[in-house]
Amino acid sequence: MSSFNILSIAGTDPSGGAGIQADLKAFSALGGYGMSVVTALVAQTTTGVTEVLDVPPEFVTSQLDTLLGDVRVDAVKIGMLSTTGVIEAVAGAIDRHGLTRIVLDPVMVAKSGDRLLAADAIEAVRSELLPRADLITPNLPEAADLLGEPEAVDLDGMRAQAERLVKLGARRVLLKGGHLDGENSTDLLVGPEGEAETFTAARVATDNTHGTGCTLSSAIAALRPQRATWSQAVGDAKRYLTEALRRADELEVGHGKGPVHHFHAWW
Ligand SMILES: Nc1ncnc2c1ncn2[C@@H]1O[C@H](COP(=O)(O)OP(=O)(O)O)[C@@H](O)[C@H]1O
Ligand SMILES: Cc1ncc(COP(=O)(O)OP(=O)(O)O)c(N)n1
Repeated sequence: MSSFNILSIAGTDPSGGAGIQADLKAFSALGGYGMSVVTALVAQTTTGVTEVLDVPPEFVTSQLDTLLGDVRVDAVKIGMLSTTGVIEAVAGAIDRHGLTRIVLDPVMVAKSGDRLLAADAIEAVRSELLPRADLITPNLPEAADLLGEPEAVDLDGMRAQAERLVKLGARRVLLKGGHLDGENSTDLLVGPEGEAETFTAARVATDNTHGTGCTLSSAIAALRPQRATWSQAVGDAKRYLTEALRRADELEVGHGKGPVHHFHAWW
């Protein structure tokens, strides 16, 4: 098979830096054929979110069943889900259609501080989606919220929390360390048997970090069908994201935290 269909289930970002728009750019940049199911319409840009319109769960189901009745999907990235009803709709579709290679970015709060997941929907992420995903990619605050604990402050703390997320039902956890300080930005992958691997890149000095999490999880989904293991897909996705951050200052988008540059990859 030489063509891979990658699906994003997520919310929108009219400024194109995060959400479905960023996901589709990353899929395309990395050789995937991008498709999308919208969960929430978000009025947002580089400076923050002004309003969210949730898509009714029945219509999320309708989009998924219509698409999956026709098209083979080779990998899925799940991002902003907004409500418990939407989470249940997505979990139902995963089971009905036997979706595999699922990357769950458990999006909760944007960098601007605006909520993208209702506080009462965190339990549904834990119970409905953690066990159905092949890989979850929380940042430090998201891992802490899923566990009901304070945020990790170093790599040892990250490892302990990633292991607890596996015990909670996640198959694999990529705990992202972008919110820590230091000259490097290190993410930690913990697998089903507790095996751990770190992915480190030199920290890029830029304010243009809008959409880093969306881009990384989408890059992993796009690359997974093209790589032999999750570890290889994560390593190449991290290299892509780091270069996208390095090139972010080439763009002139908005007055806040600008987007990373979804350049077309060299491989
Ligand atoms: N300034 C930076 N330089 C290099 N990598 C970064 C930088 N900021 C974040 N990252 C990387 O971007 C990805 C997303 O990180 P993080 O900020 O932790 O998550 P989120 O965007 O979901 O809040 C991770 O791979 C992290 O290591
Ligand atoms: C629709 C939508 N989904 C997710 C995010 C969060 O994106 P992320 O990659 O974590 O980047 P920031 O927005 O936090 O910079 C979003 N903003 N919108």
